Amino acid sequence: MVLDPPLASPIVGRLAVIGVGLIGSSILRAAKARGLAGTLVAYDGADAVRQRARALGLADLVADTPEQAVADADIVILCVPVGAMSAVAQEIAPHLKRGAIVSDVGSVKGAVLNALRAHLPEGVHIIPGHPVAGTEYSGPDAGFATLFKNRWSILTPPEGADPAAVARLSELWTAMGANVETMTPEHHDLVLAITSHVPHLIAYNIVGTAADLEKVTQSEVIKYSAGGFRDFTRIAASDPTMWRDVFLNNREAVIEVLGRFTEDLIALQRAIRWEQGEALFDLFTRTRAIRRSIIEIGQETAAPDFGRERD
Ligand SMILES: NC(=O)C1=CN([C@@H]2O[C@H](COP(=O)(O)OP(=O)(O)OC[C@H]3O[C@@H](n4cnc5c(N)ncnc54)[C@H](O)[C@@H]3O)[C@@H](O)[C@H]2O)C=CC1
Ligand SMILES: O=C(O)C(=O)Cc1ccc(O)cc1
Repeated sequence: MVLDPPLASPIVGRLAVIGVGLIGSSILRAAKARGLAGTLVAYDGADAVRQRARALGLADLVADTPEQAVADADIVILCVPVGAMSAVAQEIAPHLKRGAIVSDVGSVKGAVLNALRAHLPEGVHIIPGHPVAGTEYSGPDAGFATLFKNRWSILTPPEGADPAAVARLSELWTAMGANVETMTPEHHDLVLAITSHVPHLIAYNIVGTAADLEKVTQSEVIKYSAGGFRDFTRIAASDPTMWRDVFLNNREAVIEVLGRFTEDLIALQRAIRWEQGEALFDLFTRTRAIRRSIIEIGQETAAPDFGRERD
């Protein structure tokens, strides 16, 4: 998969990315490849990551402080774990340019909007966002320029947000290859609870259960890992800090979806116990159709990076 060729002229003057991990470094790579910003600035709280960002040439300037990073920036995108958004917002708040757009890429939106609102000054545009694209890898080496190509990027502008600011941010994501959708933070958090957060929890749980079974050894689990379990281990290899923060910050929606999930699981347990083959067959037929419609609309083929084996 390739990105479109570079634009004739940048669409952002100064773009600052805070947090240069998988997502931050992918934004920097995409923005650089397409010439989307006059100046690309990066900052990360970890000294080793800043050094790596410099070595990889990810930005025109890898700042040594958050203050230096956001000074004069037109768009600032926070790419740190959800639990770190509040601290970063507090650090950058006094140094933001009036009229700057502050966005983020966090997997949870309600809690992030509250954190940004609590610290950021009047006169900056708060437009939270979430690219629904990623992998189980982390860090500046894990990113790639085509990560967002043909994937959704969801913006959750608060009520009263400036439509021009939303349009500018939307243009940036579109230029990185994403399809942009807007919705409320509450709806985002419920949708992502079912499509992403609870599936990750299920993966963490099944891999944990396998690890704790007394009658089946660890080496047997590894040796006889069939397709299904292998797929779960990929998801369960996702970053612990990031996912701890997702669950702590989307508690309500996750608990609501888990309630429904648990009821449905018990119904399946009953169907197996009472040998209700028809009920099992009907469910598996419905779920197969869902998978096929995902493939039909290109979500699967559009992201060869998703689930790719790297090691
Ligand atoms: N990993 C994924 O597949 C996806 C992640 N997201 C969201 O993107 C955000 C970033 O995730 P990744 O890039 O995967 O994480 P990552 O772990 O690869 O990178 C996060 C970076 O943030 C830095 N950081 C942490 N606290 C900081 C602070 N207080 N100040 C400055 N830098 C700080 C870390 O040093 C690290 O380099 C998270 O909020 C996550 O929910 C969104 C879509 C997909
Ligand atoms: O690697 C996977 O399967 C993912 O699900 C990636 C991912 C993780 C978190 C997000 O908020 C969005 C996408």
